[in-house]
Amino acid sequence: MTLLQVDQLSIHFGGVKAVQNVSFTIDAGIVYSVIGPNGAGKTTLFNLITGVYKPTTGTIRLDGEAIEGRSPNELAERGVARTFQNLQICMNMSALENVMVGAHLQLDRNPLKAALRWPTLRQRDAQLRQEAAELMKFVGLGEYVNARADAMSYGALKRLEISRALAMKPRLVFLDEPAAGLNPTETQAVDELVRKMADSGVTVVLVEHDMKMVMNLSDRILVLDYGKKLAEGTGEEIRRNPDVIAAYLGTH
Ligand SMILES: Nc1ncnc2c1ncn2[C@@H]1O[C@H](COP(=O)(O)OP(=O)(O)OP(=O)(O)O)[C@@H](O)[C@H]1O
Repeated sequence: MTLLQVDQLSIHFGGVKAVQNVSFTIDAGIVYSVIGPNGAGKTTLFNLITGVYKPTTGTIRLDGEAIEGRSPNELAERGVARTFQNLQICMNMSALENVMVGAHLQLDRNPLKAALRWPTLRQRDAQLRQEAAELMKFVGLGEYVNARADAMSYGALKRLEISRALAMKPRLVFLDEPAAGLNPTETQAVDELVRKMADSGVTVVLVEHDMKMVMNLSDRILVLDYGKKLAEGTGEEIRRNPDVIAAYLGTH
């Protein structure tokens, strides 16, 4: 079943055509990777789909509903979450509080409903804490439940950011270079976590330069080059595609 459908998506920054007429679909429950050389438009594509940028042209449909141009908050309410290439963790908060920031997006925004709910707010807070602690265990950070964020290693913080995205109970999660800067052991932990997320029913879209990880995890791969779609297919199809090989070896 198609979860995300992107049609003829483009964005121009002045004269720079960062994404040009890119179309693809993502089925629910899969791991879908976006790869391409530096500057190919991968992060810009994430920013378009997650509401950070408005497209110049094109449509994005989530479960058939047009979502292009919607704000990140509106998209979060529809089950779209993401992590960033550069860590977006509040270092002066505890690890658990960072995860709860994600969970709070789930609370009612309607003030009347929130007021009616008031007597149970404490209970709700306790429940969110419990859920955040469980999510930290899910991503392999059980030992850090009572830690401050600034006491955690970079590898642990990358997984903390993933657990915060999961706290929004998303259907679709965008991970922008979750293994960047990690050592092989930490990379392996992220690799296993992405698989676990997909197995739990979350659709994962990955931008990652670690090709071993991409080939190991991806059900399908989209290759961008100079903002355009160069190829799309299974890992095996992408590995054998002469255009992809040329783009990566810089022979065109
Ligand atoms: N806000 C912006 N204003 C102007 N140009 C931008 C903006 N964002 C991205 N670009 C340009 O769009 C192009 C694509 O950039 P993008 O960061 O999406 O590439 P990428 O594939 O994610 O690269 P990398 O692998 O290095 O992270 C680049 O030429 C970049 O300079």
